Amino acid sequence: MKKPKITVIGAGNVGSTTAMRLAESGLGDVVLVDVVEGMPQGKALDLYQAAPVVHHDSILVGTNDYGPTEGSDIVVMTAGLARKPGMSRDDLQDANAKIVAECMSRVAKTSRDAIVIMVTNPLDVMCEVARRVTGFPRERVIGMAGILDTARMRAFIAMEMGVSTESVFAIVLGGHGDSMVPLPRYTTVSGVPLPELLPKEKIDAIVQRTAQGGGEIVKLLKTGSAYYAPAAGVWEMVDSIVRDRKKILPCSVYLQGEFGLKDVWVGVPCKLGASGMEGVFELKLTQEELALLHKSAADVKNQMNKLPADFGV
Ligand SMILES: NC(=O)C1=CN([C@@H]2O[C@H](COP(=O)(O)OP(=O)(O)OC[C@H]3O[C@@H](n4cnc5c(N)ncnc54)[C@H](O)[C@@H]3O)[C@@H](O)[C@H]2O)C=CC1
Ligand SMILES: O=C([O-])CC(=O)C(=O)O
Repeated sequence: MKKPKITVIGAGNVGSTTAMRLAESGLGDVVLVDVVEGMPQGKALDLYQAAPVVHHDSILVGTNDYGPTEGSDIVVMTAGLARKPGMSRDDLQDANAKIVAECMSRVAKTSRDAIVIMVTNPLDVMCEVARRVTGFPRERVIGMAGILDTARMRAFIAMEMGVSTESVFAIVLGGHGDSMVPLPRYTTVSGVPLPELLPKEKIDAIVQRTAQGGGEIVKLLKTGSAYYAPAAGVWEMVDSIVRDRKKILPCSVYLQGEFGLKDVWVGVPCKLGASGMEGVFELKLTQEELALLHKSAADVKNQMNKLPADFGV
């Protein structure tokens, strides 16, 4: 049977770490694309040379053009600028919209049936650029952020309680920005809701640290942003799609009436399977939670409105 072909655009920190996770877990063959001459080729070769030691049969190819990407099943988009201390994700919007538009116009021509997983920031707005440029349906443009945000929340809870991260489940909704909406009511440790386990001040601190989780890493690294946990988030999405696992995962989705929101990208739990985004899982929210989600969606919409009418590609 044919192995899935997965293209990763952008061979920087997130792209190359993602390529490594995908190849080493045998999810498919990987084509790594970047504009820097020799760099994706060098990284792909380096990654492939690990195969005899870590035992995988994935083929890795690096390229500066889209020929080798033709007919990809999945395209992971990581190309673009990363923020530095003092910047917000929205500060990247103008520069990254051009990069995403250019790359997506190539994808639309070479991999017409691909499922696009967007990573480039500002995440939700870049999903809209991809949707408009490719013309792909919402089932095939999906943003990675919610898995990262919930993973951070799970890690902070595990650290606080001294338990395995595996025993912690969390839900974070909303845009991938400061107004994201962690939901303690739906966050559980071994099935027990968080508010029954930790005092309110501790939960509030975890919620705040989660919302600022990306900025915390940027401040520490100084030269760029997180990539190990983001690559893990992409890996989980690809795994659910390639193996048709139908996991419910928080992803940025182009909402069409769910949660009372329309034509806006926000993070919500959705089912990922062989067809891509196979359905939004509409959990019940209190009025207060819904108001926070709508506020976060309004922030994304405000940024979406700043996109040019035409990307010139
Ligand atoms: N959605 C999320 O949760 C996360 C999003 N990000 C975002 O992912 C993006 C990438 O981050 P890093 O990998 O750390 O940055 P990086 O700077 O390490 O890598 C970006 C790569 O994109 C390449 N590139 C630029 N223009 C290109 C083009 N037109 N075609 C192909 N390649 C091109 C660059 O040469 C560079 O190698 C950033 O926008 C960052 O904000 C990062 C972490 C989490
Ligand atoms: O914070 C950033 O700029 C990168 C990102 O989206 C994250 O790590 O959550």
